[in-house]
Parts: sequence; structure tokens; C-alpha cells
Amino acid sequence: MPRITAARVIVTCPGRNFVTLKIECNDGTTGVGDATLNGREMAVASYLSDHVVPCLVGRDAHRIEDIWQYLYKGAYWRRGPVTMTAIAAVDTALWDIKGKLAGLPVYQLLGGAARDSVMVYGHANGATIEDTIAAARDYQQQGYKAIRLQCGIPGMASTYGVSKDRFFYEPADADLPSENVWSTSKYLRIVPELFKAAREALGWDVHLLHDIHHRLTPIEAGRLGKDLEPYRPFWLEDATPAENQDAFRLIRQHTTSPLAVGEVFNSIWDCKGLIENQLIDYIRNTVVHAGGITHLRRIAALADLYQIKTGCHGATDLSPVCMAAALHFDLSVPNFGIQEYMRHTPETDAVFPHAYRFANGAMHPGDAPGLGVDIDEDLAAAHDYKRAFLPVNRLEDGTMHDW
Ligand SMILES: O=C(O)C(=O)C[C@H](O)[C@H](O)CO
Ligand SMILES: [Mg+2]
Repeated sequence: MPRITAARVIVTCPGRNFVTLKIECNDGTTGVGDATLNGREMAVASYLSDHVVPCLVGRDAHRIEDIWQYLYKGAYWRRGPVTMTAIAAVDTALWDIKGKLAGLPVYQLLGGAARDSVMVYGHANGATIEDTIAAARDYQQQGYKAIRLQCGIPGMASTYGVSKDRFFYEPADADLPSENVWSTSKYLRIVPELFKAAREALGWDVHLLHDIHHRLTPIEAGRLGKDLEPYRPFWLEDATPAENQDAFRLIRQHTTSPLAVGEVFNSIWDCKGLIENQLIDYIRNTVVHAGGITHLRRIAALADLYQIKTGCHGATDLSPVCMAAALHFDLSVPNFGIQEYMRHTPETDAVFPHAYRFANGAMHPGDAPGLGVDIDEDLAAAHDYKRAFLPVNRLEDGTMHDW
């Protein structure tokens, strides 16, 4: 039996913060799990070191489901992003260990490949519509079949999804939260223009996506969905805050534009109503924030009953360890839809050597035993944690709004 002898929480900042759990077994096998919660990293690091690691030592690393249930039910205080991210880190590391001990990539343990590779979408953004379309053309040339479009809003100094750097985007940009200003009416005018121009310039053989980032009311989202229908968006993401799952019913009544939601959800309970009432088309939970591979499979199985597909979150605050785990899940899950792919910087890639690869708009996790990803602990130690927050958003009159 592979007995857990130690587990370490490694915090590193190769340009942005990442928290990684590394579990060691008595036979020398190790496994890694991502535990990064953007802007709240140290809360998960403490949850793991102070409350989880002491309970892991001595356990049989093969008993993934039992350890998951032990950590979930055993905490008494269920769910929440901190708890579920910590559980995800343990779960992911245990799948990595199981794969290494079996000599198989994790996707083989999940039932094997259900497709040859997984379609990913890249992020095209720019200050203007023209810049955004130029960026989208770059992605097309690199082989992407699906591209997310976000552009600046005339009259607004900055907005979600529009980067200062041409290739990399990191919203957690300051030691204290930056303050952004938001105007729904200005936004609702520009997005249909962006999609119209994009279809004219890029044609119809590319999937176009858009992230509303929780900023509209249901009826505003219904209006935007309707306005975008002629341009056939692949999806509209996070149309409205989803604490009230019923809110999506109103959007659905007004538009056939497909809806995606879930990157901030951390358990099946956050999306049960959305799924069972067929109020969405894509569920966006991913490994690190939704309880690991074990819990994500449960969510996907429920979604599959209702023809809802997966579309895992894959921003750069999810480390390469999460990306690898997501790709093993994507390759094996029957109702895969699409995977988000925001490239990490070369500094991050150096800290997390990995086997996954991109070609022709799609990715594959590789065939190394386990997840095929590791953390270079010496290199990680050279990058000290640096506090960084996500921005906050205010309306033009100063009212706090959703970011
Ligand atoms: O990638 C996306 O769709 C996002 O919305 C990215 C989020 O803002 C980011 O992960 C927050 O940490
Ligand atoms: Mg998003």
C-alpha cells in the first residue's frame, strides 16, 4: 500500500502567485495538485498546512474517494472556495500518484481517451475592435478553431479581459485592489459591433466566444444575447452573477445564444439547478476550484444527462498542474465541449515542467504516467510570494459593481 508520509505546500511567484501541494508516499512516489485561489492564496496554503496535511499522513494514497469524503464530510463546514480548492489539491495529487503507480497517464484511469485531442479557445483582445480582430487573426494563424473576443469600451479607461501585454493577461495586478469603472450602457453598445466586425473579417469557420464577467442583470443579458444571435456566438459566459440560479431562466426566455457559467462555482450544489433546469449549455467548473478530478467528474455526469457540455476554466491563475489535470479530464469525459487555454509565461512554464502540448487548435495531456507535470522546487524557491489582488469595479457614480 502506498502510505502518505508527508505533504508540502509550496508557494511561488514566477510573475504571479501559485500554491502547489506535493504529497509523498513511503515508496518515494510523489504527486502534485494545484491549490491556487487568485488573490486569496495564503488562505488555502494555511488551510492545507494547518488543517489538512496533518490528517493525510499515514493514509493509503490509493483511497482517493475515501480521502475526498473524509476531507469534505470531516470538515463539518462544507463547501466554499477555500475548502474546495484545498480538497482539489489533495485529490489531484492522489490521481497523479495513482497514475504513476499504475504506469499510466491519468486519462487512462478515467476510462481512456474519448477523443483524439481537446479543442481549446484562445484569448484575443485589444483596446479597439480593430486591435481585437488583428489579435484574433494571429490566433487563427496559429491554428485556433475557437477564439474569445474582448475589446476596450470607448470612454472607459480599462475593462475586464483587455490586456496591456500582447500575449499575457493577469488581472491580479496590484498590492491592493485596483479600482475600475464600469458602464453597462457603453458596453452593450460595443459588443454587437465587435461581433459584427469579427464575422465580416474572420468568417464563419471559427467559433467566437465572449465573457460578460458577471456584469449584467438577467434582462440586460437577454438583450445582449439577442443582439449577438445573428453572429452565432459559441457561448456567452457569466452573463449575470449566478448565486441565484433561477436568474438564468429569464435570460433563457429571451435568447438562443448559448450560455456558459461556473468558473467561480466550487461544488455540484452551485450548478445543480442550472443543470437540471437546462438553463445553461456549458458548465465551466474546473479541477482546482471544484473539488478536484473526483468532484468534477460527478458534475460532468449530471450535466451529461441534460446534454450540457463541459468548458473548463483555464485562465493563467490556474497553474500548469491544474491545466494538466483538466486536459486528462477533458480527454476522457463523454460530454466535453471546449477547454479555455491562456498560455502561461515562460517563467511559469519553467517552474512547472509539463508533458501537455498544443497543435492545430487542440491540446493533449501527453502520455507520461500520472498527470505529466511537476514542480521544480529549487526554481520555485527563487520566486517569493508577492501579494496581489484582483481589481474591484465601480459604476460611474461610484456604486460598487460586480467585477
Ligand atoms: O478566464 C476567464 O474566463 C476569467 O474570467 C478569468 C478570471 O477573471 C480569473 O480567473 C480570475 O482569477
Ligand atoms: Mg470567465
